Amino acid sequence: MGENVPAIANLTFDFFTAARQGQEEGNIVLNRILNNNLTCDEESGEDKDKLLAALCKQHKLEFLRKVIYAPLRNEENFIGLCSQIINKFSLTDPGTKKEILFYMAIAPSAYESVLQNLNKHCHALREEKVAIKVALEKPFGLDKADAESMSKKILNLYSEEEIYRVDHFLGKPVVKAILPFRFLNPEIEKVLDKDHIEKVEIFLKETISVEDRVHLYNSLGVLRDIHQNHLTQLLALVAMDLPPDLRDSSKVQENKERLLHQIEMVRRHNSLFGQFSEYASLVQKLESNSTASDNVPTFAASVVKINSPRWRNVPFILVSGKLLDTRESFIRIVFKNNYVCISHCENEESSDERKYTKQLVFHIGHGHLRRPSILASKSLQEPECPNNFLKSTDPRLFGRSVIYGENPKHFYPCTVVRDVPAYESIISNILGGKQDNFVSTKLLILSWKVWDYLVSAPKKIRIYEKADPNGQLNFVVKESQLEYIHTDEDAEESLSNKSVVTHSEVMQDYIQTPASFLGRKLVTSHTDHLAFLLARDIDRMAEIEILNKGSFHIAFSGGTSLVQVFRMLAQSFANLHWHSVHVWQVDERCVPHQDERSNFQTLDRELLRFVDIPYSNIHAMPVYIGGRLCDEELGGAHAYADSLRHIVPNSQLDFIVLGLGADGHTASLFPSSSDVHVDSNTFVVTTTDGPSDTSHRMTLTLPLINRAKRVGIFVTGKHKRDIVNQLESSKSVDTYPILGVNPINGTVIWYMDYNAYTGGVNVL
Ligand SMILES: O=C1O[C@H](COP(=O)(O)O)[C@@H](O)[C@H](O)[C@H]1O
Repeated sequence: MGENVPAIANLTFDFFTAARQGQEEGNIVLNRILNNNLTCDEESGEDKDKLLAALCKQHKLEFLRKVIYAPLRNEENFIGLCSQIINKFSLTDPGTKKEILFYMAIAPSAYESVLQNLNKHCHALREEKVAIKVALEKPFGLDKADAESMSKKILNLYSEEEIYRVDHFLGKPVVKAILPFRFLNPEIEKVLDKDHIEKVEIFLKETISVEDRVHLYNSLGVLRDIHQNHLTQLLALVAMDLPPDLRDSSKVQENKERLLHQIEMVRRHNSLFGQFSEYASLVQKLESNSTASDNVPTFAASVVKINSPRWRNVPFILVSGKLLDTRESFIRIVFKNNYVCISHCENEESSDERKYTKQLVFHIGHGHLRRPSILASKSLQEPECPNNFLKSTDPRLFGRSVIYGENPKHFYPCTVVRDVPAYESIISNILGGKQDNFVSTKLLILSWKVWDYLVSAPKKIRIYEKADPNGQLNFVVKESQLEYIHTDEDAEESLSNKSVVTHSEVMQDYIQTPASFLGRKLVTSHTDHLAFLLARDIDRMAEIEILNKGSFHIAFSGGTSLVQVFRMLAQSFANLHWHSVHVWQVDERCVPHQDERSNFQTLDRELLRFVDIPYSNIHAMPVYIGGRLCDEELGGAHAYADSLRHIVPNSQLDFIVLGLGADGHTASLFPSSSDVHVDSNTFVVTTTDGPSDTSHRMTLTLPLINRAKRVGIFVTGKHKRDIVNQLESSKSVDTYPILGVNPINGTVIWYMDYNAYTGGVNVL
């Protein structure tokens, strides 16, 4: 078995297998192992391999002699299984090392109950001083929160050291050789950084479909199936800093963790999605009870950025898909090339290597190469090959071309000597306790952080034909953005003879009643959901604005209703690119920030402190200067207006969130106040008096509010029902300042909960 063969060969194994199936079905599966030649005869053809095949058969027989199958359906079954295991250990010599591996190749939804039962009924193993290991197969959660809660439950039963989360890619020979290769080749390692690297492609292309696992796949899609785990692990291995000693497992994990920390969360504009054209009908055929989710891509490409001095701005392009033209997985590191060829550029025999794309390719499997290999362009230094790899110039080792039609002649190859199957290596590593080849809880959560937003964000999905014959999935990378080369129309036309499934657009419609309010869009829902809808709209608009102009400017009112929206943004939208968000205030009471009436205090307590917003992007109203409150002489309102003019492009806020007072006021513009008619040139921000003498305030005025791109008015509670009614029958801005909200080139959306809109009767 793999690299630990000698150690493991000396161990004595017993195998207890268990599943929900009955005894007979279990025995049938075991017999199939003996009679299935696949794993033994794969390499037949040469005498040496025939010998291996015979050996393999012998191993299978030995395995079958030692294996016991028992159905595992209820607590009694667990008691029975555990007592058999404990008996076996009690019979072993006291001097022998005792170890048990519980290998869970089961649905993750069953982990908790199975592990609980094993922990409870096999507890005597701990008294017998048996070392326990638990191997788990992915998917480890459907999103970050799910992964966290799953891990917490498991860690209540078994310790971090006892858990081995398997990512089988980490068992593939080329993947295992990435760090040793980098370590052995300091001259190449030296140039793996932003100054020398143009881009890194990490690809896992497949030709298979999802027939045999459509049920699971329909809840995953390619992002959860491949990107969050396999591709992110590969990215970590090529981009992490090397520890001084590769044998130091904890240092390896630590450096990997640091790298994952530095990856920026992936968003929709960094990504492209596709779904093969038969996917929906396949789901319908095989899963009569479910329909294909609109949000399940079978192809995805994302550009991932690492925010570190070493890798800043280098695009890491992660791609995977089903039913593509070839099966191939590789990491291709492409070096910058500033060489310009003028003459004899087509001359293949030219010795000038500079004109070829300089690259380092970790060819993990399949494709045209006959064997998994590591290939370095000849224009790089000739590399040292890691253990289990040999330098080879034998052209038979290559297929037609290396990658993208590159000529094999231009590479130094390190070719694998023994292509150890990934699972063989994984099991050896569990038995050898090599923790750094597994996904620790920290690494799991960090890698989820990268993908958490994208997996559940609504996606625009392009339908593609099997093997993508017209290259409709080909794309270009523009900074942090990916764009299909063919337009959506082209892509649809090429599918026009097929039955095309329609897919949701990025901006889905609001969940709303058919009504509008005062001629503006109206969104109604229960209060919690309404807060979610407003927060989601803010998130969506922020993403678009940041994409278009690099920043998003939002102003929030004070008051208690918005607390729910702040909490929603903090809890569910913390992943928004807060670095590019500027937060302004619509109005503020003339009190110090420590005063509990301060709007800023609420905004900070409920939102700002929970998100990654730079201090310089927070624009609190200057109501307290030099110990004086809203002193006109100190010009706080003017200063705020100036900041807005200088910082907000065109003084146009992207989003303003207003409230509505039961008296019809909004911002701090109260009924009958002259402030509703201020001169737009002088008073875009002003100080004003509230309803009682003591409540002096600072507020944005209508000319500024009406420059905004979007205004959302958030109204909740039964006590607002009357004012909502009154607004429908009045046009007077003096009586109801809210009626002065009419953005010149922007939109207004009313967000009203059922209590405010109907007085408590649900609207269907
Ligand atoms: O884990 C998974 O990986 C396989 C691809 O692995 P390979 O070793 O055959 O390259 C993929 O087909 C499957 O969807 C995914 O769950």
